[in-house]
Amino acid sequence: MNPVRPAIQASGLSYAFGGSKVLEKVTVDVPWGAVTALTGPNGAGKSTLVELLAGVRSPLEGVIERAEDVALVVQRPAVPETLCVTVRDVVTMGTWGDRRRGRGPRSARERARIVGDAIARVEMDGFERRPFFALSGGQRQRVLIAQGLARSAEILVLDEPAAGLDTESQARARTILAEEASRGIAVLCVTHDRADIAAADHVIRLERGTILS
Ligand SMILES: Nc1ncnc2c1ncn2[C@@H]1O[C@H](COP(=O)(O)OP(=O)(O)OP(=O)(O)O)[C@@H](O)[C@H]1O
Repeated sequence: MNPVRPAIQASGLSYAFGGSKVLEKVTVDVPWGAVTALTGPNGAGKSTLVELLAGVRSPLEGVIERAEDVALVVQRPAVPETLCVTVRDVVTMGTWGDRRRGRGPRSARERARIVGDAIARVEMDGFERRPFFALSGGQRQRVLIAQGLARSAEILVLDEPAAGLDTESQARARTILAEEASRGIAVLCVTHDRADIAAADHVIRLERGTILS
C-alpha cells in the first residue's frame, strides 16, 4: 500500500454496450483508508464503472491504474440447485485469488481461520454446511460479502452489497466496511442507501455516465 498514490486511479474512461455509450470520459480516484460511496440513478453506469475499476471489463478509452489486487463483491446471483456448493465453499473461494502469486493463506489452518472469521463477521455462523442455492437473497448477499473479506485484498469493491439486506444486516455491512477502511484498505461501494452515503468518507455521484462534481 503506497499512501502517495491512490488505490485506483482512473482517467478518461469510456464504455459502450453495442453502439450505446454508457460511460463518457469518467475520471475517478479511489483513496486508501476510506469508504467511497458510488451512487446515482438506475442505469447511470455504476455497475459498469466498478467492473472496469475491478478489471472485469476493459474500457474502450482511458487508463486505469490499480496499486493492488481488487476483491470484487458482485450483486447476489441466482444459482441453480445443481450447483451444490456450501456457504463455506463460497467463502473459501475468496481465499483462492492470490495462489498464483503465492499470497494466499500459508496453511489449511490459516485458510480455515480466515474463512471462519469472514463468516462470523457477516453473522452467518451456523450456516457453513448449507447449500448456497438454499439461502435467501439477503443471506446469499452476506455470504458474498464474506467471500470478499476472505480475499484479504487491499482494495475492496462492492456492487450494492446492501441490496436485499434487512435493516440490521445493512447496518452490520456498513460497520464492516468502516472497519476495513480503518485498517487502511480502500473500499468502494455502490449504494442507493442514504445511511450508507451519509456514513461514507467520500461520495462519487454518477449520472448518465458522467461524474457530477
Ligand atoms: N449487458 C448489457 N448489455 C447491454 N446494455 C447493458 C448491459 N449492462 C448494462 N447495460 C446498460 O448500460 C447502462 C448502465 O448500466 P449499469 O448496470 O452500469 O447501471 P447502474 O447505474 O449500475 O444501474 P442500477 O442502479 O440499476 O444497478 C444501462 O443503460 C444498461 O441498460
